[in-house]
Amino acid sequence: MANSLTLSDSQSQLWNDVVQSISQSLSPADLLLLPLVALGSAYVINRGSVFPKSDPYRYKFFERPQQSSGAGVQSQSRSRNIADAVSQSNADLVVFWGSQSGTAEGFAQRLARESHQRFKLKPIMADLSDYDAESLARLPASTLVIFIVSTYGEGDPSDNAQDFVSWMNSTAKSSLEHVRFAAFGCGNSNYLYFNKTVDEVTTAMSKFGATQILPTGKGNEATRTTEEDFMDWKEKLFSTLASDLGLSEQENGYEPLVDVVEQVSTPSDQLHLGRPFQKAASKTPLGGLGIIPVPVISNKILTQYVTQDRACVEVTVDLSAHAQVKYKTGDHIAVWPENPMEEVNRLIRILKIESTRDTAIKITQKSDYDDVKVPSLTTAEALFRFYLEICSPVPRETVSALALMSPSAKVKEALNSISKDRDTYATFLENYHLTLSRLLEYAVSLDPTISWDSLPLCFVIDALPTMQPRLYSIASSRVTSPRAVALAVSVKPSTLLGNPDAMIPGLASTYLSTQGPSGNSPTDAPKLYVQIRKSTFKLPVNSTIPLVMVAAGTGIAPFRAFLHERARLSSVGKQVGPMILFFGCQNQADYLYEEELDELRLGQLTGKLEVVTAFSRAGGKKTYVQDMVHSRRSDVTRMLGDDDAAFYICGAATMAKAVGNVLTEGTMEVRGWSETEALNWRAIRKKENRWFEDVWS
Ligand SMILES: Cc1cc2nc3c(=O)[nH]c(=O)nc-3n(C[C@H](O)[C@H](O)[C@H](O)COP(=O)(O)O)c2cc1C
Repeated sequence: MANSLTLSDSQSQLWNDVVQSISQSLSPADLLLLPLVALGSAYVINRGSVFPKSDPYRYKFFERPQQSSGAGVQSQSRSRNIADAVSQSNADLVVFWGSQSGTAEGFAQRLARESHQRFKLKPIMADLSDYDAESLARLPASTLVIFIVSTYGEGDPSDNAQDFVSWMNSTAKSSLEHVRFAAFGCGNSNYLYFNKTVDEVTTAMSKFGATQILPTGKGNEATRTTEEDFMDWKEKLFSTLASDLGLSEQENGYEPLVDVVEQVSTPSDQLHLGRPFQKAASKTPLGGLGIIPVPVISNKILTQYVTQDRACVEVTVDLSAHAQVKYKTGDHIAVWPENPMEEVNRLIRILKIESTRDTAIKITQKSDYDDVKVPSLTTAEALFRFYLEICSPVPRETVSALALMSPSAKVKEALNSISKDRDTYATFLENYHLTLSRLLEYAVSLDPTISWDSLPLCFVIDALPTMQPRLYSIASSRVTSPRAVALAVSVKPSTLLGNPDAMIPGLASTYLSTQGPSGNSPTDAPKLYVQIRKSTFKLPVNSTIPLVMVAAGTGIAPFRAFLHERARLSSVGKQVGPMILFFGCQNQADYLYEEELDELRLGQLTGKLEVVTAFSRAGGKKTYVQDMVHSRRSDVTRMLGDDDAAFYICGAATMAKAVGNVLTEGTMEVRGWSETEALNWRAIRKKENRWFEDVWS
């Protein structure tokens, strides 16, 4: 079994080591080293079995984000005709968004706000699932339409864009000659179908006769340039509006989106102090498939590499108090992390709001095109701890916006200088982990006479993204562990390009690695807010179907669950089909669940399970999991083709792409097929539920 050291000794030690090594490299006077002490980063969580954004299959089986966020509730009373919405609010710009995990939605909000501030346009934000696609044809000719859409799964739209895109793809004719549009996509070039959704939308709009006013913009997460790609495209859009459409730009100052008012005598039971927030009234009931607080019943280290400051932990939560919440083997679990108190305090300190950190505040939306993104009533401390991503690096736009609010000319000049263009800011970020609090501290370091005590809280709320849940593949099987849900978490700080010694712990992985039962009573156990998310990554119902499984790192999680399930079936006399598991690790010490896999291989699954390992950093020749799949291509092709085996892959998108390529080449070689035939075969296997991917960026 895996090493079951308790949290309080070895995990604390690991993090003490991390923190110590951070502080050793800090010179107190040197704010240039601020990033070394940064805690949390959105992109660090891209590692391990975390989906930083979302999982590929959620849209197929689960509620749509606009439903869970409550927008669907509103839409019941709203017309589904976009032309009605435009005329009701007298809008001249519609910003349609399709987003799985908030990026495209956030961009849509920013675009709507800026179009109003810079051109006095009247925008409306439109969730693509709230309107009937046919109603586009009824839009007044003067309306400008913008699409901001992301791509998920394997070239699929986000779940709220599903119906819209299906309509576009299946409709032969629609009269949109009077519509002018522009489109931006959020994607990742590590996936086979890069930004497919925005391409589909653009093609369909053009096919229906609409006029595209500027080339489609594409954000690429693989190069970590999504933000800058959006800003470039947005500037082009605004200059097109100015030049081609004759709109004139207004004087541009900061206009808050929300109002924040103190409500001193509010009883604390009326405050939002931790429960995850869903915009407006949620359709998802608590319990059922809703968000539930669950105790952590175990937290153990699966592997630990002190020299590399990384570890892999297994966190198990208990669903017992929620009888109605069930999961299936292969499902995902969403976890809402909390920002570390050091970071919360840091932001409170630099804003000089220590004395009002616990004061009740009411937050209301000022614009009429969106709902308020954080809960109200709440407190500043709760906002920073639970509801806003205060640990992620700030986009360049925030630096420019802060320059406008700057209390001194010197600071204004410095902030404008680092944010003046994409390259300058990128170079700056190579050496700084620039969270909002660090940006404010950096400004003070440039001019110690300034204070940020007059920076309004509404600016902070506007500037920071809302806290997003992180998704993990469940590592336990419902059959063997129906109430205890395990997840494997890779805890690995990221570094800065210009400062490889800097270590920036991931937000959710650090949070999870430090949540463990501390006392003897289960009531002492810390609680996590979680939600079970259904996935299509499922075992075949027929247990005799052979399996080919490919995993790297914590991508082993769902396969551990699969194997436990098949072992149980075998132990009760059911026939199980042969299985081969390809598992890529850095080295032997990184071989997660090794003892368990050996026990299964030599015990209940004797003669049924083969485990093929690939060690990429074991010394000598680097072997990756795709190399092992390649070396066994004739067996794999035979199993997938002749034996009708189901194929599964779980891990990073780059690995999945490499394995996919190797398999395509292998099939071409073994079967004598062309590349097109091999790719068609893969698509057919997918349709037949014999090809499954659980992949993250
Ligand atoms: C599970 C998963 C699947 C994805 N699939 C694709 C894909 O097929 N093509 C692509 O270009 N990007 C893909 N991406 C990248 C997303 O489009 C990217 O993260 C985007 O910024 C998300 O935007 P959103 O938060 O608005 O949904 C995928 C990301 C995840 C997490």
